[in-house]
Amino acid sequence: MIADCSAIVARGMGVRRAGRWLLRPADFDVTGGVIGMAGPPGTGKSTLLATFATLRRHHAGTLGILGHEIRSARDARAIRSRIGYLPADFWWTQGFTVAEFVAYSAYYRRVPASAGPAMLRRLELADVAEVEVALLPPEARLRAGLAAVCVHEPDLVLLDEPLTGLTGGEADALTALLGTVAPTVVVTARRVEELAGWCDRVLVLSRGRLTEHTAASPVPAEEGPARPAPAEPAGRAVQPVLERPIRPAPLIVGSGACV
Ligand SMILES: Nc1ncnc2c1ncn2[C@@H]1O[C@H](COP(=O)(O)OP(=O)(O)OP(=O)(O)O)[C@@H](O)[C@H]1O
Repeated sequence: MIADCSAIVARGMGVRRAGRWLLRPADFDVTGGVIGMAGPPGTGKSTLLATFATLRRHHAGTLGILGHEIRSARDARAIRSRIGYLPADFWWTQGFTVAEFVAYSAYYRRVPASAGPAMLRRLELADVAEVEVALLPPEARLRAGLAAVCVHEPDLVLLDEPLTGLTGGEADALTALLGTVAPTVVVTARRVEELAGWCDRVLVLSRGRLTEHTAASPVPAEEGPARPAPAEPAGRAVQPVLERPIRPAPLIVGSGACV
């Protein structure tokens, strides 16, 4: 058990894939609010998000999610009921209607069936409840995905590139919504510009380093998958600067998980 109620606590935590560090061992905390994580394609945003979702293991250091240190599959199972994770493509839902998709998620999450319709109303999806997810425009489709991953009222929501494919107006409407779905929301995007201005913090993942974006930060260059990481960090590395609180005490501590 990690004696820290931050949503995400990493200490010397590193993630590898395909023989390279996507995140070199680093210390950082994510305490609440909407946190953006930007990075060029192939830098590892999706892999890191899946690691926070406890679907992938980390390869160095310790990782605490919502007060639980993730050391085993058992630890992961214990905390997954408090996480909502929406991958960039949720193609397996395409044959479902919106109501079926959210109802199935409620069943899978073991919450009362009434939670589904309530979430549809909350995300203004009642009018399209009987429409197949595949037939929805991108913005409504994303709201359907949000409804499904938030039906159990998670404490931590992880969204992989939710704004991709949306118009500026659609993205604006959604960004206002995203801050309301959970105490802590992590959102990825390819470009910092998609996140700056509405996220409480923006982190940049580039060449194995996670840095905090500031107005003075350089925009990360495009990065190919095979390019080796440099020996020294190019920006302001997050070790150990990611402790800036975003919103005062936003975490809802459920299940007695934080001690
Ligand atoms: N199926 C796979 N098998 C092996 N290696 C993979 C696979 N998918 C990704 N990788 C490796 O992991 C790296 C990070 O991929 P990941 O999808 O996490 O990056 P990303 O930043 O989310 O990219 P994108 O924005 O394109 O989704 C890739 O550059 C690649 O080296």
